[in-house]
Amino acid sequence: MAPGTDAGYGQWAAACPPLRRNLQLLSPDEVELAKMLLNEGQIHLFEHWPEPGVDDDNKRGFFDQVRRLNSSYPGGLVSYIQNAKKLLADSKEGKNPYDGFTPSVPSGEVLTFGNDNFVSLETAGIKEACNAAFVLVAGGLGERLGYKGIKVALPRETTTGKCFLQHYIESILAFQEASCKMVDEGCQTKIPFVIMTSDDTNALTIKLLESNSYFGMEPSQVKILKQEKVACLADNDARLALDPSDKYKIQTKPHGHGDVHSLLYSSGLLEQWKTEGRKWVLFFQDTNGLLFNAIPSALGVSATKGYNVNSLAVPRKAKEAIGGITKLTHVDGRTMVINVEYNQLDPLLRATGHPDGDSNCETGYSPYPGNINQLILELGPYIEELKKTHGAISEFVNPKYTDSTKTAFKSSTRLECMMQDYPKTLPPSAKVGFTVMDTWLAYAPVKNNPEDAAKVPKGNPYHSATSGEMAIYRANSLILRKAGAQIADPVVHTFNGQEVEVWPRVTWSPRWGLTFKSVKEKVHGNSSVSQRSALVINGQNVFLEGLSLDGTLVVNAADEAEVKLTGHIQNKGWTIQHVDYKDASEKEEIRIRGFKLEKIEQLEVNYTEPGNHSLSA
Ligand SMILES: O=c1ccn([C@@H]2O[C@H](COP(=O)(O)OP(=O)(O)O[C@H]3O[C@H](CO)[C@H](O)[C@H](O)[C@H]3O)[C@@H](O)[C@H]2O)c(=O)[nH]1
Repeated sequence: MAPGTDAGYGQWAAACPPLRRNLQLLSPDEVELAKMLLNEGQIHLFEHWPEPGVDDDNKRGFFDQVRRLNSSYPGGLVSYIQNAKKLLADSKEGKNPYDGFTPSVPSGEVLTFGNDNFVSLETAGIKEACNAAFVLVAGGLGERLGYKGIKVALPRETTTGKCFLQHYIESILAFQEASCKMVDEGCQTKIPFVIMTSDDTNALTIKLLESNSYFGMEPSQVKILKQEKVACLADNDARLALDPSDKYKIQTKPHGHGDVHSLLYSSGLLEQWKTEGRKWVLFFQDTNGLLFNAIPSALGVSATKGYNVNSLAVPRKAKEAIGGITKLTHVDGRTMVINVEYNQLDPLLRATGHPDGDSNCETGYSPYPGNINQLILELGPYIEELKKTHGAISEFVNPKYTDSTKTAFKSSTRLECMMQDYPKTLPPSAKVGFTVMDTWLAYAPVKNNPEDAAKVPKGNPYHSATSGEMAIYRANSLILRKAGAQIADPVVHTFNGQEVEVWPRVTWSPRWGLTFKSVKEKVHGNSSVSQRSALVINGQNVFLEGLSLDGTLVVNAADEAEVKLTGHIQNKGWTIQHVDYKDASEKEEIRIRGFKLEKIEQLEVNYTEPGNHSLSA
């Protein structure tokens, strides 16, 4: 008698005859997975299965996916379903995840750009950089931006057109070089760079790296870790949702950037870095063009304060879509300093005696610093913690219910997790701190499409391609000013419905101005840049010595070339042309910023030979 027809065979599947009839197709490990699914209340996944002989490949494909979902989640699908049941029940009940906690304003390091403390922290940070590893989380689709490519391929600014990924890699290489120079006997260390991708971004990220020779980084320095999506949940009983277009597939959605911790843990990289004597892991997000301005001093804070966790923050406008760093004190005495996500801060404050909720104080900002999600973790304690948790991060669920009975969802939901929730499981002895810096210096992400950006309440940041690029010119102009150069005031323009300050278009390669000290060393005399000017510096040893620029100057210099820029340079320069975001004749990366540079005339100089050079008009 064939096994499938044996009356006793597959008794465990008796509740689901269609599965039981198909058991003969399954391998032993698939049988175990099927048992687990039935135990966890997932009988509906098989109820539509036809007789053996029909769609057998699809049935096997179903188990391939179940196997993947099971192995990529800490604790497997059993844990996922059980966690989901609990979180969905809490959500239905309207349970506040911060029940019992009272928020208060935490204290941390507040830095002032350019003062002595800032400069000495930058020096401390550069010294530590050769003991660091960088991790970029770049698995997000960027739905709010709506750009069809990957976000790290977008130009960071359009004077050079260099994309975010190129800028990040060049910055890490500049750190590597500067840090190695500070070690007495010199050092050869290569700073590791991990990129977390997802199915949505993986192939395009690899293609971008490969077609650009890794932007100068050694390919072995770069490691790609791909996050898997998680199963969607159809109802409050955490029944897994089938894909509407394929009944042999479980529908999946991204699990969030918190996956980075379990992926790093299971990759073995952390242990390898520890063996190599590394001390710090720096996490960052996909489109913040200013981020590396903040890294040297923030790493300096971690090193000098001995922070196990250091979150970078900026002053936050109430209701701005960034989490607030908050001290939470539980009725039982426990305290933690943690990011409270923007949609939770307001209800938490209202529930704890702040009737105005998330509002600005007398400074014009929320008293809770805004988390920009750049985290610096000390490697040793990080590994110890992950040995306990395997990188599992506290999760949340955000179902959209059809009505107030909260019995059905508008569409399937899933569990999510955020990388900044890592400190939630830490013991009270952990040193968790944060570092606040000026927004103009450290934070200008590209997240919103033009239409949504134009609707942002007045005074709140746009976080668009327009504001992201303009923020770079503003930051560089302000840094040069602080270094002693005369930089013209900005003018105000409206692009794609967003009013922005337009500063002179100053950009430089990371090797030129990695820290404020390095900029200051290269700005002498009475140099000036007019409002309509663009200055592009690409080289390490380029000095502004009495340069007066009114137009566009592009300087490219080899490492051994020392170039002095003096005298008055004037030309027609590059003008800024308005572009409407609906104008399909322009490329998408231009349309979304609402302007383009019309390159009418420029002076471009190239110094390829070693030695001293001087450009004087
Ligand atoms: O599954 C995912 C989801 C996102 N990401 C990556 O995570 C980063 C952040 O994603 P979003 O830009 O969508 O993040 P949010 O704007 O929702 O919010 C996050 O960034 C804000 C600051 O930019 C605040 O710090 C906030 O607290 C934090 O959750 C991006 O690099 C994105 O590519 C992933 O790698 N995988």
